[in-house]
Amino acid sequence: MDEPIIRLDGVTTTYEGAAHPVIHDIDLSIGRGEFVIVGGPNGAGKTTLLETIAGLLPVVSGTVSVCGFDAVRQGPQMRKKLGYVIQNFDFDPYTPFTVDEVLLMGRYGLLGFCKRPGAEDFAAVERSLERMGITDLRTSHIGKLSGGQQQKVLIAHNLVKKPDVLLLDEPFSNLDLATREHVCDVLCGIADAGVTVVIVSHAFDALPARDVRVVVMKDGGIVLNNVIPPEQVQDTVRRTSEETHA
Ligand SMILES: Nc1ncnc2c1ncn2[C@@H]1O[C@H](COP(=O)(O)OP(=O)(O)OP(=O)(O)O)[C@@H](O)[C@H]1O
Repeated sequence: MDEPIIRLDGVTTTYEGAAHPVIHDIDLSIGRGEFVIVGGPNGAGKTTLLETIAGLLPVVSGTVSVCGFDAVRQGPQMRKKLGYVIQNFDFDPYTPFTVDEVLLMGRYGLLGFCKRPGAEDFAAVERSLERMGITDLRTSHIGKLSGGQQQKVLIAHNLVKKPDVLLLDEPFSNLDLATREHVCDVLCGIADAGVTVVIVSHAFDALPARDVRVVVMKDGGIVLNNVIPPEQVQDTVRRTSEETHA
């Protein structure tokens, strides 16, 4: 593998006030353009792993580096390279922004100080709306949409940021199978274009059109970390999930 884009060396992290560290002594290297699925039972530490990669948690020991930046010391620089679709996010029904506006906000981090969005930014919004199949929702208020529609808008918001690394926590939870497959295709497409995609998913049932790194967690540690061909992905995630529940 070339220089990993995500690298964790001996990482232990905890939540503020928690009695014990939640993930322990994690070593993980992920390359540019990899498509990674993180599975494992409830409470295994999957969300904690994503939050650690995003530099959101105190690191008790070890080092976390993303795109060459140290997640603890260079968090702001690192987060410019990162998209993060968090789990179960729900907009207040009275949120006063349309879908178009939510997507355009994804461009703000790329604009210079006090710069207004221009043609390139509007074109990026347009492309993301089309990719996610939500062009018809563009003038809808985000808080009035269903959970599945909001989920697609959040993914589109992160696509317009043009991240080098995209983290997604249970992005399929509110979507029907056809939509899960469509979103999986979109994410495979951006991984093919060189973006590293890391998905936490309990029950991954779409068929990715490429090799996948499957990482399975249990009790705060990694118990499986293998790159496998697409036809083995569903079976591996299901089987290891059953085994880790046992
Ligand atoms: N904010 C928090 N403060 C303290 N402990 C937490 C916090 N969030 C999670 N934990 C604990 O950390 C452990 C791992 O949680 P985490 O959410 O990372 O697991 P998960 O594998 O993503 O689970 P799930 O599939 O249920 O989302 C659990 O024991 C959980 O109770």
